[in-house]
Amino acid sequence: MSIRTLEEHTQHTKDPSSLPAPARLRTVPRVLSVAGTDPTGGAGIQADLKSIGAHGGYGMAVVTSLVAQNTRGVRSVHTPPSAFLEEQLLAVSDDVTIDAVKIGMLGDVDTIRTVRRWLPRVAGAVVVLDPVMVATSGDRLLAAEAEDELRALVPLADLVTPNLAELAVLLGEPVAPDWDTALDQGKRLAAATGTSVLVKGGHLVARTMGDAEAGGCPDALVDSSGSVLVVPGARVDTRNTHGTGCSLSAALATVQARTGDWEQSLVLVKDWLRGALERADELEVGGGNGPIHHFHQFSAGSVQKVPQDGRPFSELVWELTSGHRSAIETLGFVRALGDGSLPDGQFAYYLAQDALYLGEYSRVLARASALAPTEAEQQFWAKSALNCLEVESELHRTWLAGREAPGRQGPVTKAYVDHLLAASGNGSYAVLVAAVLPCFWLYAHVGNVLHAQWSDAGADRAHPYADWMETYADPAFADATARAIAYADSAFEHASPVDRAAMINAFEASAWYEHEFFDAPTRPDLRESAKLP
Ligand SMILES: Nc1ncnc2c1ncn2[C@@H]1O[C@H](COP(=O)(O)OP(=O)(O)O)[C@@H](O)[C@H]1O
Ligand SMILES: Cc1ncc(COP(=O)(O)OP(=O)(O)O)c(N)n1
Repeated sequence: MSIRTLEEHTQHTKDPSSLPAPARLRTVPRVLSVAGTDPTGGAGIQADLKSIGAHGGYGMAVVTSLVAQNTRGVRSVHTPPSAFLEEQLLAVSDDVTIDAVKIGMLGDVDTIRTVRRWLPRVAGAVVVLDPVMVATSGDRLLAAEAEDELRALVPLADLVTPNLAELAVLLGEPVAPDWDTALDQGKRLAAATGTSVLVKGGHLVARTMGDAEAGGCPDALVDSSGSVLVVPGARVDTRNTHGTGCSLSAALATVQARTGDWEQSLVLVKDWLRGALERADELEVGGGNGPIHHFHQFSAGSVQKVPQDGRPFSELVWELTSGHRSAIETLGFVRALGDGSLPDGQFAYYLAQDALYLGEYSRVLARASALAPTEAEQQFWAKSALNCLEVESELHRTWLAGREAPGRQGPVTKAYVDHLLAASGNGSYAVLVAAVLPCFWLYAHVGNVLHAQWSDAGADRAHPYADWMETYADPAFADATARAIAYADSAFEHASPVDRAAMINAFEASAWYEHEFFDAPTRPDLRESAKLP
């Protein structure tokens, strides 16, 4: 087969402006990875295709370089003539409407120029550029003389996802020694190029993080106006991180093409990446830095967690989370709430966080209403969403009026809300209902336990938190909780094995966040980080 150049080819095709504009949002986006290879499947094109598939996209691939590498390092690189790269690119774009492009390893100047000339053909597609320069093993994947050319490509992308070393090279500066400097570099790169930058915390050690991120692994979306949106994440203790950057950027391109919302996309992808890192060690691939588990949520390990004994979902998860329940009941905050000795400052922090939480929870419930399979369920979740907003404004009108309260989400609130948003972006009604259920159920449970203790002790009206206990021990709330449980049970009954496993995970994670949420007010470090700067 002959290899035509882009210029020659142009004479044989329609004017690009006459091509139909790609659909901006697609349930199954068509995502093209333009990248190098990794025969062990952990990075490059192979990782991208898994990542795209794991996020519900249709994956396609154009190879820039063939890389003889494994989990221990790179042995050699073979780059086909750039005319052949053009031929591959055109073969795809002449035939397929591309919703998103992820660009990874480009290798040399010719390759970058070829991709650059081709990019206008996919105008309208989401473009994520992972400016691959050096592998974890330390091997170069971009010729030093190609750095300027790569820099010039950045303005053509919607999002660029450099790691700290790559961020430094793009700016021509030393590598950021801490998170604040990295954010500052991200802002300057975004301002200079007009392209949003994802600043990644993967290569920062804990001591270089600010208080709010200590011990974690945050990423931040920085746009050209200088706005910074930090998405926190837990740091997973594993050496199997090969290909995290490739996988993250391909996943982001896919989810963005489906949702059109960068923040939501990052929240969802980070949640997935955490699971992929947590389960990476199970794969046992190679003797070096092994790959992450792209399909952790579909794997036998997850599905095997679901008992096949026909028990309803509610029975299963109530048993699985009994540890969280007993821990919540013995928390200093909950005991002091019950006996009335809770300091007002801690209660005010808790209520202010609750109000911030409810505003977001309401959105997530509205999404459950949108996905609901029956009209009764649709109505129930919509009414619950409205009720949250009413409770939120009531909190501001009564308890929070005149109290000094934090103005922004504390780390636990943010992480909990992010988890719910990720469940809501997942697209499965069953998983979303499982994720929202602990907020009903554990509140009703704690409310009942404390209310019973208070009643047994004579129901003293002077108890400072009597109203709070009455709210959550209220029969109407118990009724709403029972309905939420019944809907979750029914969703579980009709769910696929994969969704059943995901439901259990979603419920367990929310129960864990409920536990942390009740504990947060007693922790001065967390209270401090929720104060407005
Ligand atoms: N140990 C870890 N635990 C959790 N997330 C991690 C870990 N290492 C990297 N990440 C995440 O993986 C993604 C890739 O980050 P990074 O390792 O900085 O990039 P690269 O793979 O390009 O070098 C980021 O979202 C980062 O936060
Ligand atoms: C072909 C190819 N592309 C990119 C990389 C680097 O991958 P990255 O996601 O940055 O992860 P590390 O492997 O460097 O952690 C690669 N190795 N090969």
